[in-house]
Amino acid sequence: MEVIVVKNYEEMSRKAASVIEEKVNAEPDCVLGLATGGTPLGTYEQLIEGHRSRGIDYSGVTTFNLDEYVGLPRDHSQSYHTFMQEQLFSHIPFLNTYIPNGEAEDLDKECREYEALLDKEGPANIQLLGIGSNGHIGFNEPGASFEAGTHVEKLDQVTREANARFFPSLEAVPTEAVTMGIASILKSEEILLLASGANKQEAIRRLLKGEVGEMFPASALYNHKHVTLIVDEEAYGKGVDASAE
Ligand SMILES: N[C@@H]1[C@@H](O)[C@H](O)[C@@H](COP(=O)(O)O)O[C@@H]1O
Repeated sequence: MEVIVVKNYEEMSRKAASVIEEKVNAEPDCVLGLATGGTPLGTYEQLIEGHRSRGIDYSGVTTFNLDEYVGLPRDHSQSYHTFMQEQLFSHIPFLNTYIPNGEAEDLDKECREYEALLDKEGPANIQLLGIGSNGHIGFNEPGASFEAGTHVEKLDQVTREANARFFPSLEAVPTEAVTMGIASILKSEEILLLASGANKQEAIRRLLKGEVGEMFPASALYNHKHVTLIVDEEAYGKGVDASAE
């Protein structure tokens, strides 16, 4: 895993956007794996800026999102469909954009079909990832199998509490999500993991310890040959030193 420590959120976002733009320029029909949450927002702003001011062209690019809440209507203000529409898709025209359908009647079928679509149109050339404070990636919570493809995951209390800031109450946060599994994520050619802010310091410290196990989902990234962690100083903290306990 290559680790790039940057000054702050803005620098992290610029760096991530430049890696994506380079790929899109080199391979105009590439596939991007996209994430939600606060972490990639700045990256999306940079991509939008690059599209507007430098004409970076996404008309041949296909995107796959990692996850979606189960049971939230697609047009709910906090659905990941709405998030992506507002933060990226309404600003940049892509060829195809795919997000799991959390409203599907048969969720197992939806998961199988999403994985099959990823196999058909993918894999992602670059997969963008954030990290939860408990080490989750996508919505793969501690204990999720490293072998799993797209599946329904029960959300951890920690995750629901972290995401409650976007909902009127904790009770309103969905209890399940459809998520690409660890195995789906590891199919990508290249993975960009972003982390910013002091509240990610503990997760990054644990990641940098390098112990691989299903109780810390992000550690699965050590099983991939091309992962870059772009981390800001606050999230990095003392980095590897802090892990030498
Ligand atoms: N499912 C998403 C993840 O894809 C995201 O990386 C993580 C961190 O979120 P944030 O970037 O807001 O800290 O939690 C969310 O619940």
